[in-house]
Amino acid sequence: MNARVAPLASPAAPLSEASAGISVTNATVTYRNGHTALRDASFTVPTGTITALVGVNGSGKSTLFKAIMGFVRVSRGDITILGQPVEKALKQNLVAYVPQSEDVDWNFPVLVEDVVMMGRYGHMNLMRIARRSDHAAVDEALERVGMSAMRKRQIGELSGGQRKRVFLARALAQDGRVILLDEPFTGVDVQTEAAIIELLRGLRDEGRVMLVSTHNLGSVPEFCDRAVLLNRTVLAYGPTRETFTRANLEKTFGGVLRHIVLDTNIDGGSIDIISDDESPLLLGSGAQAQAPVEELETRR
Ligand SMILES: Nc1ncnc2c1ncn2[C@@H]1O[C@H](COP(=O)(O)OP(=O)(O)OP(=O)(O)O)[C@@H](O)[C@H]1O
Repeated sequence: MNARVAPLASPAAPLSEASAGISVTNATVTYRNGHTALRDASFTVPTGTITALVGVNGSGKSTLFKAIMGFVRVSRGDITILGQPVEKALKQNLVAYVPQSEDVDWNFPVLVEDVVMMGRYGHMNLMRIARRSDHAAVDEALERVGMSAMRKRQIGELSGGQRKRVFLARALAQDGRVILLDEPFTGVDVQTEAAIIELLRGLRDEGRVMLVSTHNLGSVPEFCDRAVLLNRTVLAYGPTRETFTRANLEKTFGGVLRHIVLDTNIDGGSIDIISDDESPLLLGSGAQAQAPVEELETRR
């Protein structure tokens, strides 16, 4: 992936007017079957940051994304995006969404470049006739994720990592100032993960707002400034170094988290590994339950 930080074809407007990129206040989401997936959730995601959204399966991560995207309504509480109500922000095309792979119909007969052009729909009129600027944005986005050579391929023919790149390119083409990424690292190799992280860092430097749900605990301290720990409500949020403590992680992941202690035989020391399997988080020898993140080391 070409991870250079380049201006987009249609650069975003200045991003400084609202410091809270996403603000969620006491949000409760109850599905039609009566199941409350999210209760009284509150947190903010500042602009120019990457925030990790971590929690077990079923903790409400996708529900939260759906609420921010206006796909489900909050029955109580409030969500604002760059200071605006969700509906208004969506109308202004402020939010781009990179879905989980499972949420996409990969048999749908569509080319890579068509998927990326979908990111431009909000910029077009009702007839959806692409202008030169739309084609330029698609070209640039494909280039930026290293998928230009595959633009004429059917999406069903792509590997897991390539599929992620295509949907990232769609978000880039949309030029959303807020980007939501649902499990961007699932099913991708280490090299693609590193390239995606590099791309996200570039977007952060442009002042965009990113909320990234991930199971890769090990990579969170590496690239996320902040973290939101979720289990049907927000258990903790704030700078990663303050929230990513063993106590908070254990509260969030409960019995799902594997906690392995390796005896290193070096100075009689040991290494604690906290893992939900994909990318483990290593805690140094003798780490205390409240160890802040600067004591944590990550390794793949
Ligand atoms: N449309 C729906 N109707 C009823 N319940 C739902 C619906 N969608 C999700 N749920 C339930 O809400 C809870 C939260 O689901 P959600 O998909 O938000 O979790 P998640 O944290 O994204 O999980 P995963 O990590 O597996 O993607 C789950 O118990 C799920 O069964």
